This record gives sequence, structure tokens and C-alpha cells, in this order.
Amino acid sequence: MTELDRHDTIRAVHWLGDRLRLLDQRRLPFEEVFIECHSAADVAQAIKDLAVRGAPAIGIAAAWGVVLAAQHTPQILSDCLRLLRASRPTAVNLMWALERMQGVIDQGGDVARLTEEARHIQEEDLAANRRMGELGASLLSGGGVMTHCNTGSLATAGFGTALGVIRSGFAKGKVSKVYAGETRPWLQGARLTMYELVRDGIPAQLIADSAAAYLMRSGAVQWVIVGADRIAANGDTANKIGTYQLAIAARHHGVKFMVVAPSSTVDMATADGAGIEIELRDASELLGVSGTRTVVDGASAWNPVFDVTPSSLIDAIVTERGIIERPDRKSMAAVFRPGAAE
Ligand SMILES: CSC[C@@H](O)[C@@H](O)C(=O)COP(=O)(O)O
Repeated sequence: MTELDRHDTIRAVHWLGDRLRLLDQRRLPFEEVFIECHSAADVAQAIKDLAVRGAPAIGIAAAWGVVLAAQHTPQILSDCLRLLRASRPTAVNLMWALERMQGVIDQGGDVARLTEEARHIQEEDLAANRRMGELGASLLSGGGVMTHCNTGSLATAGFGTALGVIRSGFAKGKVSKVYAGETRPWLQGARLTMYELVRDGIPAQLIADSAAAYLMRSGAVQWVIVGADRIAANGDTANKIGTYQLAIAARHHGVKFMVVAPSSTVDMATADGAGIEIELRDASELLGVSGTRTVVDGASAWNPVFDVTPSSLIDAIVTERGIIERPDRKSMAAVFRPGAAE
């Protein structure tokens, strides 16, 4: 067991043979409670309600949802796939995982084959995260990094994407301090990223989302490192709301901006960010904090939960296939459509 393995101990998604156990991320950090899904509908609901969240983890959970459907309700398998696909719109890992499962179904695969495919999806994600950790850490210099939302073990099969780069960077002595934005309104940064960083003993401080530009101006941060929910063919990247303004502030202050995501997050069928559907969630999520209403009755709210960062503001996209510096349509195609005529 390596030093990194000793630290990376959280797993959000557990397959138990006839049901799926999910660490309920709505209850963290103070309660480590698991929920059990017995059907594809249970999994779809858990994804919709953010009990499981983070693009890769959503895809993995959905793949296991298809196994549950094949075990318990094979007569309505295609309805179950539709239900899972509709659970959240932005993270393309969900559609990607369901397409892989559909491929097995189309070849006449039985429950055993579907189980094997879901397990592969989960294991490949962990391996991709380890690889991206190495690659991303090789770019780092300066020691100070900022991240947004939660991209760690909780959001993936383990280790994490952006947080994986931070973990690797810390292990190599290339990260000395992490600043985590709290990530209103669900507080993934405050509740989940700080939970992971404190468990790992990585020096970290929470900041209000609105403190980011001031932090960058101070010179304390050399890299902003974030994950992604969907990367279009030209490198435009959808990620948690607030990422775009971080990229603008980073460019203004000469801070580098890195996106870390497995190739399952790359959507070459979508030409650019304008084609990415952005999830709008209920206004009630913004009208209070942790269930306590903070806004006057009668007020309304606009609650998009992702935004799109144009590729021109991204210094590097790191996937398990390699590093793409200054991403654009051509450099993305060279990695994700090798051999295709330009
Ligand atoms: C490795 S997770 C990458 C992204 O999925 C993450 O940054 C993010 O935006 C998660 O949003 P969430 O709404 O919590 O699912």
C-alpha cells in the first residue's frame, strides 16, 4: 500500500451484489450515512437528489442502476435506462456510462456481462484518476492552489480528478496549501472538499466563493484546478457554477487554470459550450442555507448549477490520455479523434 492509498480511503459507491450502497453526500460532513438502492428508480432518485454527485460517480451509479434493472425488472429495462438518463442533464459521464451498458444489452449481454461492464466502468475511473494525478501534478509549481466544488474520492470511483492532482501534488511536495471555495448553494467545497482534505492532512483553508479574486490578487495561488461535467469538442468546459468567474479572475491575475477530467467527460459530439445543457435546479436551494430560509417570503431566485468556461481561458486540460495545453478544436481532435480528417 502506498502513502497515497493510505490516505485515499473514502468510497462513495459500493456494489453489494443485489443492491447499491451510496454514501449520502447530503449528510456529510457530520454524518456518514449510507442509503441503499434496490432499483434503477432508486438510483435515478439518488442522482437527482444529490445523494450521489460528481460527474464520474453519477455515471458509475447509473451503470449499477442498469444492473439492478436487469436483475429485478428486465421487462422494463429500456424504461429504466430512460429514467436514469433523465436524472441530471449536464454531466455527460451519465450518458456515456449508459451508452456502454446499452452496448452490452445490444449484444445480448446477460446480468453477469452487465455486472462486469459496470465494474469495469468503476475500475477504469479509479485508474484514470491515478494517471491524471501524476500528469496534472507534473505541471504544478509555486505550491498554492485553489479548487472549486468537490472533485475528490466522493465525486468519482476514488482519488478524484482535480483533487487527485492536488493529492499527487501534495505527495510530491508540489502543493503546500489548498484554498477551497465553499460552492454555494450546496456547499460541496465547504462540506465535502474540506472533509476530504482534512482527513488527508493536506493544509487547506476554506474561502467564501466571493473571496477568490482577492485571494488571487494576493499572490497566494499559482494554479486554479477544477473538474468538469462536460468538455465540448473545442475544449469549452461545463463545471460547477462559479468556475467561469474563477477562470476570468485567474487570467486577469496571471494565475494558471487547469481542468482535470477523465475522457468519459469529453463530449466530441457537442461542438462547443453553447450546445451544453445547463441544469437549472429549484429556486428553494438558493433561498436558504442548509434548510433554513434566509430570504424574504415572495422573493424568487435563478439557480443554474453549472456554467461554461471558454477554452481560451483554460491553460491545460488533463485527461488520462495526456495533457492538452491551450486546448482548442484541433488539439482536442488530435487526442479524441485521432486519425479523423480535420
Ligand atoms: C470529479 S467531479 C467534476 C464535476 O462533476 C464537479 O466539479 C461538479 O461540478 C459536481 O457538481 P455536482 O452538482 O455536485 O454533481
